[in-house]
Amino acid sequence: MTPDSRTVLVTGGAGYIGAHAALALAERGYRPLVLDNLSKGHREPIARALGTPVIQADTRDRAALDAIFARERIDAVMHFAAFIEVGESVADPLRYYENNVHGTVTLLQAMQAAGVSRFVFSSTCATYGVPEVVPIPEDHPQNPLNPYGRSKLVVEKILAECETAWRLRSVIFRYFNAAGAHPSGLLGEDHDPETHLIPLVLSAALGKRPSIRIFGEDYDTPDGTCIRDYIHVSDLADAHVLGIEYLLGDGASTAVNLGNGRGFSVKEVIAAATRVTGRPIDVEKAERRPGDSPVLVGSSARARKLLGWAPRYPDLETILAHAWAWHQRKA
Ligand SMILES: NC(=O)c1ccc[n+]([C@@H]2O[C@H](COP(=O)([O-])OP(=O)(O)OC[C@H]3O[C@@H](n4cnc5c(N)ncnc54)[C@H](O)[C@@H]3O)[C@@H](O)[C@H]2O)c1
Ligand SMILES: O=c1ccn([C@@H]2O[C@H](COP(=O)(O)OP(=O)(O)O[C@H]3O[C@H](CO)[C@H](O)[C@H](O)[C@H]3O)[C@@H](O)[C@H]2O)c(=O)[nH]1
Repeated sequence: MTPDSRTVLVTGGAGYIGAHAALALAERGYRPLVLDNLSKGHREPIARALGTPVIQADTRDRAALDAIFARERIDAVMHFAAFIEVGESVADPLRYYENNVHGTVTLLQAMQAAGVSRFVFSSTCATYGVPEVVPIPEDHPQNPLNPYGRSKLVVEKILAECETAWRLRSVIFRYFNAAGAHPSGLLGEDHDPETHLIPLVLSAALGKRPSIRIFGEDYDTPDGTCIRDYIHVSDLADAHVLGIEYLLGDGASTAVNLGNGRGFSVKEVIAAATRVTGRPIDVEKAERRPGDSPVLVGSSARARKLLGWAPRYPDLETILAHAWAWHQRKA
């Protein structure tokens, strides 16, 4: 079968990563159906990029999901819809379990009823907690430090149980830190409130906020600030298309890290952003943020070997430059 006869339901497709994945699917000849409750996402950019409307629905609404599965012949589901803020999850854990776990369970129930059995899931490096080895391989123990990470780990376990029970097949992607923007400038990171480091640093460079706060300078890292593995959002999108192809080709369920295998500290990111933007960026010392791991850097050997994935934009300055172009355009 050719990809253009394949329909993929993309939950959370009006959000940052989901929109990039939906566009990548369309570019490879698939038919993405974007579902989003628009609690956080943006209808316009992805509807314009795809030339098709966003289906406004909630993953916790079983009746709405049943109607979609009855109406469309869906071959696979990519599930991005979730709440994503670590700090908020510490303050309000039940909100995270309610959306991220209950929403996924309802979606899986609708899939099971409709006989749809291919599932690509957005998990996170936050499921690993404090790493025992770096770069982190997929078989590393998973001990999340916060309810957000735990909500994703619970879903990972549920997927394995569904495989045993009704042969669900899944690719679990554990992303490291998504960053950057579509090189065309069509899509970018537009969270409200924004909590992620790179967009906040760039908005400080644009003068939209006075400074960037550094959450903790006393970690056991070379410069005392947290280290993360930043991965271009278009590289994540490419991996998702490969994940769908893998499942359509009867690949076995798996969990796959997506990162560049290289870590940058908060201070290094700010320094690189200063070079890329050519603007001064003021910094402010702040307390550690609850739930943060000191270092999260992943090994993506499995993604390369199993899916043939290779990041197109591994360089931090390229990631920042694409994000900067999008932020300037939006400003
Ligand atoms: N951004 C990152 O660095 C990162 C890293 C690892 C994993 N992830 C995961 O990737 C996924 C996408 O993240 P993102 O950065 O694009 O977030 P995002 O907030 O931009 O996108 C999530 C989208 O899901 C929608 N949504 C939320 N709950 C919903 C529900 N119940 N029903 C329907 N739609 C709903 C929101 O409106 C939003 O458009 C999430 O599952 C997140 O946990 C993100
Ligand atoms: O204003 C800020 C914002 C962030 N940081 C620091 O910058 C680093 C990166 O923080 P982000 O908020 O950008 O991203 P996280 O590392 O918290 O990402 C976590 O949340 C993401 C979803 O929001 C993903 O799930 C990801 O896998 C998970 O580790 C952290 O050390 C954080 O403390 C600051 O110092 N100042």
